[in-house]
Amino acid sequence: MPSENGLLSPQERDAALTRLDGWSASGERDAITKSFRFADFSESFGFMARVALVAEKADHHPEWFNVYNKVDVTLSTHEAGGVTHKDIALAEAMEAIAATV
Ligand SMILES: C[C@H](O)[C@H](O)[C@H]1CNC2=NC(N)=NC(=O)C2=N1
Repeated sequence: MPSENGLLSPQERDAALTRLDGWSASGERDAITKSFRFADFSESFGFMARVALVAEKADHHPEWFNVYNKVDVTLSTHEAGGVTHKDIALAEAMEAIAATV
């Protein structure tokens, strides 16, 4: 049964992760993470700029850390206290954007 706040069960989260290349469950809290690598800073920032537009439209925002060609991303739904379908949807959007960078 889906929980009221939209939290995915660990089983639901792991099933979604099997369809997301390079994503894994955070070892630190109920969140999903991926470290993206690009050719250089310009590609990293282009990726981040495009993701930012999607995130703002969805009112669902990533935690991320960028150095040069690396963008480390952590997704969780703060209001729910863990991973929800919003995080899976944003991860899928990031995959689609990264594929075209
Ligand atoms: C007030 C505003 O809608 C909320 O704080 C939104 C904004 N962006 C958000 N982003 C994420 N990742 N989790 C949230 O719970 C969240 N809540």
